Amino acid sequence: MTVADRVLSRKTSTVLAGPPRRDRHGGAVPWDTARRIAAQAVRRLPPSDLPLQQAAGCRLAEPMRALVDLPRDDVSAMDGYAVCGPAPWRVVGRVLAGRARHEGVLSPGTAVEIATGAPVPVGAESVLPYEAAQARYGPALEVSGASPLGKHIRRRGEECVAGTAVLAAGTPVTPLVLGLAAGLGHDTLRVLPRPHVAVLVTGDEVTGSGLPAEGMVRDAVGPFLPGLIGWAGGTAGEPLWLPDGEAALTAALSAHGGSAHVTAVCGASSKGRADHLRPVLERLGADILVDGVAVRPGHPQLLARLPGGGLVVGLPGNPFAALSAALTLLVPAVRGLLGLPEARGERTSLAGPSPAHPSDTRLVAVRRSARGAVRVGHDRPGSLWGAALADALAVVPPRWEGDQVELLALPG
Ligand SMILES: Nc1nc2c(c(=O)[nH]1)N[C@H]1C(S)=C(S)[C@@H](COP(=O)(O)OP(=O)(O)OC[C@H]3O[C@@H](n4cnc5c(N)ncnc54)[C@H](O)[C@@H]3O)O[C@H]1N2
Ligand code: MOO
Repeated sequence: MTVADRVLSRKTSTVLAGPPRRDRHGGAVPWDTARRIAAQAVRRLPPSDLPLQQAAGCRLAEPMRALVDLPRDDVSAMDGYAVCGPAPWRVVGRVLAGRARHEGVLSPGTAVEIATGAPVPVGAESVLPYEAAQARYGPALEVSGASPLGKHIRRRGEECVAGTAVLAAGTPVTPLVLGLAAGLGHDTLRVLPRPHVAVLVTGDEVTGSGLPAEGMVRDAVGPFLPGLIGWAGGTAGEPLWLPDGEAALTAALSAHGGSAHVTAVCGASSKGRADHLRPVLERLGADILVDGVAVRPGHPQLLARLPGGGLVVGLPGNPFAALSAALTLLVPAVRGLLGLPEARGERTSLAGPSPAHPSDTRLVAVRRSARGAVRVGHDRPGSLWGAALADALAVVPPRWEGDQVELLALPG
C-alpha cells in the first residue's frame, strides 16, 4: 500500500500512518521522497465557520455569496435633493443617514432633502446635488436645477443581488476580502482553517536573550520559525524553550502534540547524549515516518505521528540545517493540511562550479539575477547569514553537473 493509498483509505484522522521511511540500505530517504511523504502524511483540514477577524489569512472553503442585495435599497449617490417631475421642487422632508425611507410617495414638483446612501423616497426620479441646486426661500424651501432622469440614484441590487457568488472557493481571505464580506452581510466565513504548529526549542545551551555566556548560544530558530510557518499558511504558538532531558520533552510533546496539528521540535534530533527526541517518541508510541533525509545541511531530521494523530517534525539544532528541514518536512505538511499541492519551484541556471554532494541533495543559498541563480555564500549549517542574504535555496541533486536547478522560495 502506498502512502497515497493510505491517505485515501483513512477518513477520520487528518494525519496518516506509515512505516518508518529509510531506503533499503537503512540510510536516510532521498530529499524529494521526504517532501512527498510529509505532504501525503496529512489530509486537508475540514472547513470551519470562523468570525471574520479569525478567518483572516485562511482560504475560502466555498464561494463567498452576497447575503443581501447591494445596495440594499434604491439609494442616493449624492448629498442633495431627491426630486420628482420637472423643476422647481418644493422640499417636503429630509432623510439623513441611517434613517428609514421618507414616508409616502413623492409627487411631481416636490423633493426630499437626502444624504448620500439614504434610501430615496418612492416616486423619486433623480437626485439633485446641493452644488447644482438653486434655493429659493419662501413659506417653504423651493429648489431648482438640472437633474436628468435617474441621475445619482443607485438602484437596489445594481452591484449584486443576494445569492451572487462574488469570490471563488480557495480565495485567500485578505483584509480587503474581510471588508467585502462584512459589506455583503457576513459575520462568519466558511474557511479552510490554518494548521496550528507548536514550536519547541530544546537545549541546555540555548538562551532566548542577551549575549551568550561561554558554552551558550542564542536561539536563532525560535525567532524565524513562526514567521516561516505563517508564510507557509499555518499559525504558530510562541516558541517554548525546554532544557535537555526526556522528562521535559515528553511532557511538552504530550501537552502540545494533542492540541497542535504539528509540533516542531528544534534540537535533540541527532545521536548525542542529549538528543532525546527519538527515544521520547518511541516511548510515546509514535509512528516514525521519516528518520533522516539525504540532504545537506539538515540530514538528522525526522517526521513522526503521535498516537493522537498530531505530527512531530524534528529539526536539527544548527539553524541553517533547521531551515532546510523545515522546508523539507514542515512546509509540505502545512501545505497538505491546507489542501495545497506540493510547491514546485521555478527552474533556473546556477552560476559557478557545481556544489553537488556525491550522495545527498544540497540546498544552497542563492539570489536570483539576470544570469540565473548566484550563490551568496555564508550558508554553513550553523549560520543563517547566507539564508538572510538569499531570496531562494537552490536544490542541487546528488552528483549534479547540469545547468538548471529548482529554486525553493524563501519568505520575503
Ligand atoms: N555523532 C553525530 N553527531 C552529529 C551528527 C551525527 O550524524 N552524528 N549530525 C550533526 C549534524 S549534521 C547536525 S545538524 C547536528 C544536529 O544536532 P541536534 O539536532 O541534536 O542539535 P544539537 O546537538 O542540540 O545542536 C547542534 C548545534 O546547533 C546549536 N543549536 C541548537 N539549538 C539551537 C538554536 N535554537 N539556535 C541556535 N543554535 C542552536 C547547538 O548549540 C549546536 O552547536 O548534530 C551534529 N552532530
Ligand atoms: O545536518 Mo547538519 O546540517 O550538517 O549541521
